[in-house]
Amino acid sequence: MSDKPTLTVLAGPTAVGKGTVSTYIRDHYPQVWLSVSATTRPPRPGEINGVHYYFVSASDFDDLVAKGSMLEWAVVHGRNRYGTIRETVERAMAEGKSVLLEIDLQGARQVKQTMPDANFVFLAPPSWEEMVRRLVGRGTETPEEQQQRLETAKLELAAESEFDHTVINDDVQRAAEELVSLMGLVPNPR
Ligand SMILES: Nc1nc2c(ncn2[C@@H]2O[C@H](COP(=O)(O)OP(=O)(O)O)[C@@H](O)[C@H]2O)c(=O)[nH]1
Ligand SMILES: Nc1ncnc2c1ncn2[C@@H]1O[C@H](COP(=O)(O)OP(=O)(O)O)[C@@H](O)[C@H]1O
Repeated sequence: MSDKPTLTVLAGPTAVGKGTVSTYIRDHYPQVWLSVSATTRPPRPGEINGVHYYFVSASDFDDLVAKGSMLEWAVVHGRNRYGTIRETVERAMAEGKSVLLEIDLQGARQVKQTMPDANFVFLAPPSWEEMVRRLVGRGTETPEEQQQRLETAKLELAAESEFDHTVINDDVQRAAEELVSLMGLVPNPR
């Protein structure tokens, strides 16, 4: 008998470090089952199908939605679609694994509707200025796209109170340790 939460949803504003913290967890906490999302966005150099995402065509994504195979899905940043494949998550949960979904706010709200008992964790930046620094420093968006993401980030930051817990991503290792603790797991010794 264990009371540890089996499904944890991690969301937060753009460039807060969701991907960085999730990658850290994938590399350091093999006991966490990190969901691999489907997306219509093309792979970036170095991204591996089935590891970082399942890269699918728009029509394959349509089929997954039509068949009811998506636990949640959303158009993120006004462009590509991203979604969580229901069956893989349900199987991992049935096997008693500690499941982590790194998804956007729209997706987190959908999971809240269908799985209200899941553990909802909001990843917050140490400050607005630091978040802007990370977004600009990452250098993967044009200035126009950065501006659009910052507008969305204002709405996303306002949703923090919808979550069960907030983790501030000041330091990646520390934030990851707090997150795994919230998942009912024991952080690695330092
Ligand atoms: N709703 C939803 N959002 C997702 C899913 N997978 C990734 N995202 C979000 O999609 C956004 C874009 O992710 P990505 O293309 O990897 O990188 P980015 O564009 O550099 O942030 C991030 O905000 C992720 O949280 C998913 O399965 N469902
Ligand atoms: N704790 C941190 N301290 C400093 N920089 C960070 C931290 N976490 C992430 N970053 C950096 O911030 C940028 C955005 O992180 P990323 O994981 O791509 O964000 P998201 O997935 O939330 O959009 C990246 O350049 C990343 O290296």
